[in-house]
Amino acid sequence: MNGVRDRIIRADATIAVVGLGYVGLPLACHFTEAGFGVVGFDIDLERVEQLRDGTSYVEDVDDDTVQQALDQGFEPTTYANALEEADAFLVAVPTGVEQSEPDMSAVRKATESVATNAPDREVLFACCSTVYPGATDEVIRSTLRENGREPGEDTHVAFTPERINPGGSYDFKDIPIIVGADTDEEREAAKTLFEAIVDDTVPVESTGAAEMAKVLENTYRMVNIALVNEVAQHAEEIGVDAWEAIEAAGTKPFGFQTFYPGPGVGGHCIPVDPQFLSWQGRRSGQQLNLVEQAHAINESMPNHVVDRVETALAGRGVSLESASVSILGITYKPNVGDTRNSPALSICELLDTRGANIDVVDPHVDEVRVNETTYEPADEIERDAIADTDAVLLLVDHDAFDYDVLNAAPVVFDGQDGLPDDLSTITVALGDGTTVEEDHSPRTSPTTSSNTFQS
Ligand SMILES: NC(=O)c1ccc[n+]([C@@H]2O[C@H](COP(=O)([O-])OP(=O)(O)OC[C@H]3O[C@@H](n4cnc5c(N)ncnc54)[C@H](O)[C@@H]3O)[C@@H](O)[C@H]2O)c1
Ligand SMILES: CC(=O)N[C@@H]1[C@@H](OP(=O)(O)OP(=O)(O)OC[C@H]2O[C@@H](n3ccc(=O)[nH]c3=O)[C@H](O)[C@@H]2O)O[C@H](CO)[C@@H](O)[C@@H]1O
Repeated sequence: MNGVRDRIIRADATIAVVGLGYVGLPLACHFTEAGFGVVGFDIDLERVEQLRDGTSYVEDVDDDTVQQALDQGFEPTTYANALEEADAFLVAVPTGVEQSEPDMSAVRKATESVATNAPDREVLFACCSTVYPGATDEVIRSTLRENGREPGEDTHVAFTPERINPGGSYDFKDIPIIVGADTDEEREAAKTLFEAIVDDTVPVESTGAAEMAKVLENTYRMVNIALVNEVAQHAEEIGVDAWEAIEAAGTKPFGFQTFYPGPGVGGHCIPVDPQFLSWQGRRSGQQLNLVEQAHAINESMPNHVVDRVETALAGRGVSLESASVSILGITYKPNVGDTRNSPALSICELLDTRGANIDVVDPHVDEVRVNETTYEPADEIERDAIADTDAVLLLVDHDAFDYDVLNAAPVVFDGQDGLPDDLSTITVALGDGTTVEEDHSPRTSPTTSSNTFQS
């Protein structure tokens, strides 16, 4: 009865979470709360020190939760030899794409840390990071073997992709966790572990099936966002309001899920994970055209927005090169502070490169770099600053924004269908064929932005 699953059942298993970010930190706190001993291993000393001080750097985890976990024995560390005590290892390190190729380097390094420090007994290794289909075999199992572990023998291997949704409304325990493993014994061990923190697990017959399920979930989302982005661009051409059409289509009680156009697709998942799939397709000689085309459509949205703004400014006799533009929202989606792969940031970079003078408003971001300039975004939309611009771009519809002051703006570009209908100023909207009336009353020359400093 010394198998890892028995130790988990008796709740005297120690769990090591490798990678304490948006995914790993909540996992560590939930398993601590469930009564397990938890070691958190991260290579970022600053993050570990913050955690040891009871401070969270993850928006969805507050300081009290971290402190409570510490009080219950959670042990954040940068010392890999702390892994020697663990029975189950959960890897939640970054994965991404470099030049259209999956970057699994962190997963490989984390697996090496586990393999070279795990105790000489049966353990469980569960990967929670999102990887390309086949990576558990090609990266994880191979690295375990290279470092003296035997997958399926002394090391049970499972793929248990995280579905946490930052800023979302679902409780952690209500989101089922897929549990993929190649043998019943491995699958049961992983199932037993995760059923300590979520209400439902979804066992599948292989790690490959779980990898594909995870990538499919996010590819489905990316492709459907691309569909409405393409429809939005066409709606502009034919003078139809795409938002109205989408809302109307959304009344169909079956067979349609509502997605919305936007300035592009950002974050660490949706623009990234589908590229794992298209890379895998190209590698196996079967190009996934739909996935690749959809990604290209989403990637084209920042340029499309800049083109629309340039046309709107030209309608008022202002060139983009000399324009003063205020950006509302710089994160990748509303009500989060994350700017990873943010389309709004791409739009700022394009405007800056074209010579426009930009300033940024975002209550969720303290500092952001646009090309060579670092900005400290204003927390709220200021009337005087708005009145002094040639155009205002709503790119991220944060709940905290108060749009009433936008009546002072000469032109507002609405990239999120977030503006009130009674706004008295000229509004140009993504997905709506409206154009700016010819109006050559040129604006006064823009002043220097109030919230920037040279790097
Ligand atoms: N953030 C989300 O909402 C989310 C949701 C689902 C899945 N995922 C996936 O989960 C994985 C982790 O994402 P995240 O958002 O938590 O990343 P993150 O960047 O927030 O955190 C990753 C942490 O891992 C640490 N790290 C990197 N290499 C390491 C190593 N070799 N050993 C130990 N620690 C290491 C980093 O210092 C960092 O603290 C990614 O594959 C991501 O695609 C993320
Ligand atoms: C566990 C996990 O992997 N979770 C993911 C996470 O994904 P995420 O945090 O990256 O957030 P998303 O909401 O997908 O946004 C991504 C980008 O797409 C833009 N967008 C979105 C919807 C739309 O209709 N039109 C758009 O243009 C948006 O602005 C942003 O830039 O949560 C989603 C549930 O929220 C999950 O489904 C998804 O699996």
